[in-house]
Amino acid sequence: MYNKLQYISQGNTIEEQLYNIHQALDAGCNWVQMRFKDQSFKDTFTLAEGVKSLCEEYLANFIVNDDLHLAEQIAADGVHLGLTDTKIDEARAILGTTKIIGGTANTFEDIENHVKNGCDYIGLGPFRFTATKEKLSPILGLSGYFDILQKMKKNKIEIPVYAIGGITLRDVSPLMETGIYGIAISGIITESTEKEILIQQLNEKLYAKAIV
Ligand SMILES: Cc1ncc(COP(=O)(O)OP(=O)(O)O)c(N)n1
Ligand SMILES: Cc1nc(C(=O)O)sc1CCOP(=O)(O)O
Ligand SMILES: [Mg+2]
Repeated sequence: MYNKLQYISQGNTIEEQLYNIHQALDAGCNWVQMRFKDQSFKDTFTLAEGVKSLCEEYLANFIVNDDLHLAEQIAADGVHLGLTDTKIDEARAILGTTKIIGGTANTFEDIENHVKNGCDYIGLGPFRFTATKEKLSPILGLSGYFDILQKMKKNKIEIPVYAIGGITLRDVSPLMETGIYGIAISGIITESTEKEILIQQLNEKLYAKAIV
């Protein structure tokens, strides 16, 4: 099954991205989503080659944000697609069944559609305001997650759901109580000066039920 913690990369240059990803891998992350917005294809491709080899070295999963064709070309482990990116069923037709396809959702209906179209996991957000992403969908808060996860249970919809958006360490346990599978984090991991401790603490909370 998938790791419960996905690190979403940050950095304005190839060097910053590689540094941040390397640090996250060194600190124990083993799932990286490369998110490098508004860059040339050449730079994005160069970065993807570097991230791929780092993730191979650390035996980590490597998925690409937005760019299905780059994910295919670089033979990444998969791609994460938003509501306005390539459609999930089109991506599935191109990538086949062995690759991971994640889809963004903000509502129960988004999740229903993604599941019908062959999505592997859902990134459900935003939990709260975050400066990491522009043009956020409506904020869900804890009650939004609770309501959507209850509706999924009632309708027997089973797919790993990752909470995303402004998540901090203290949010993890209450979020897990709503029935989500894991979390996707960018800011607090990138900015942490004690990444190894932070990732250990995040994992303790994420896997608390699994260990008991
Ligand atoms: C795990 C995860 N969930 C949601 C998103 C957001 O994707 P998207 O809506 O396409 O926004 P951008 O990341 O492309 O700005 C994500 N990237 N990862
Ligand atoms: C990339 C992204 N997508 C979101 C969504 O709600 O779909 S929120 C978000 C940013 C996640 O980064 P941070 O942990 O720094 O808030
Ligand atoms: Mg996107």
